[in-house]
Amino acid sequence: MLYDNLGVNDQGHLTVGGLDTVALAEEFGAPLYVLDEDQVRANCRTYRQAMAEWMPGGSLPLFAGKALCFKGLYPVLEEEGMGADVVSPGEIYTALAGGFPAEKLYFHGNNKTDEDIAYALDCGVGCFIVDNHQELERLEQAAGARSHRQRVLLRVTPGIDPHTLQAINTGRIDCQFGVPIETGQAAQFVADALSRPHLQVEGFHSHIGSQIFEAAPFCDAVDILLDFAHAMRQAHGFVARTLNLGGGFGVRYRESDPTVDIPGNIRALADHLRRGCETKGYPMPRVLLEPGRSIVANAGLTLYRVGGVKTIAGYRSYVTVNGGMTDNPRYALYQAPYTVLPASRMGETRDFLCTVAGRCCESGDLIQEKVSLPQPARDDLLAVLTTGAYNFTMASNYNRLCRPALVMVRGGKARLAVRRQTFADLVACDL
Ligand SMILES: Cc1ncc(COP(=O)(O)O)c(C=O)c1O
Ligand SMILES: N[C@@H](CCCC[NH3+])C(=O)O
Repeated sequence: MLYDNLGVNDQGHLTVGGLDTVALAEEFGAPLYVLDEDQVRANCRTYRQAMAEWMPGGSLPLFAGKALCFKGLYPVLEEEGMGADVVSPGEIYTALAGGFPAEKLYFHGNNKTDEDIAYALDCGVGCFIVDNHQELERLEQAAGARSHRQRVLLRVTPGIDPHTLQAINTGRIDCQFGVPIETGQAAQFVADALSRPHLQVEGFHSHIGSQIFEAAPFCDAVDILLDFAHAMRQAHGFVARTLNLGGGFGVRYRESDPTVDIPGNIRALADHLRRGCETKGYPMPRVLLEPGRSIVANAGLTLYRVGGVKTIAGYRSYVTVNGGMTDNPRYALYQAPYTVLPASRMGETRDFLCTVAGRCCESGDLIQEKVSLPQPARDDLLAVLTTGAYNFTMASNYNRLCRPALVMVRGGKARLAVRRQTFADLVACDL
């Protein structure tokens, strides 16, 4: 099995966190997002412990809410000692509604509107990650109007290609996030920021991409950031106390994916940073990381009911499920790999090769191709693994499908954390 928290019970049903997935689907309906809270907590601890052990005091993992965001998650993150990366007022609102402390929020976004800036300042968000000059200017004005000095990090692009999918690669120079170092623009950005009396510049942020399995691309980013930080010290006497290296450690979607040694990567990164600082005589900064996927992806799975099987003679067989790109757009967007299991028939031989398709009016609405299942029948339950990240948050109401419920599992008990949408929810904003 791909993960230790999965099992098969006497009835041949897939279990998650010790709970029968067939019983979960009967109780809460399908499609259903299931999130193993114990696994989320374990993932948080992996980061917390490794960062506490290998990195300077004050170093902290910030959970990236873009990967998963609902009220009930934030008390868990808070209890596990995480900070949080938020990218919109909606994410700020959700985190605060979940009782998360505003000062542990780091506010991202490449186009924060004046309303967003005002809202975040009034909420007392701890740190802004400033993306560009225009934001610097508006943030300076808004902070000044409140007689407040706002902590900020400056987002720079180190020009690293970590060889992940182009669509999820954000560290290269030619992108809409941050200010590039190589072109000299980041140096002007720093000079501008340092001249603003209501902004307290703490250091730099970079994010090189997502689904990265090793420390090496992050070490390359560190080299570039340290050279840059050193140059900024020479130019302005400014010393960065914080280096935020963004998100990106990968997860295993399939058995064939490499395993990721997160503590080992964190240690390698810390060692690399320490050596770089020693060489340059630069004070070792505290480190922030922004893991999203690697905190929640492997804690989540999605349960679907099979509707039918259609074999196109001479081509292939489609198995349709009662969800699809509305609850998981990642295959349609990125041809993302997933492991699909016959949750209600785990003991049977999987000799039926098929494409699992969703129910939207869209030929690209596929969950996965080349899936092996027992000869499927209507009402079978399928589980798609590793859907804890970027499924719930990227879901839509296309075709006016209701979004699924989300159930959290902890210590052998399940509780509803997000209820299923109703038809009334679908028309709630329609006047
Ligand atoms: C700025 C930033 N931080 C953090 C993340 C989270 O990345 P991941 O989910 O790969 O850990 C992303 C998304 O890639 C991001 O753009
Ligand atoms: N949403 C993407 C990753 C983008 C991450 C945000 N920078 C995914 O599902 O993989």
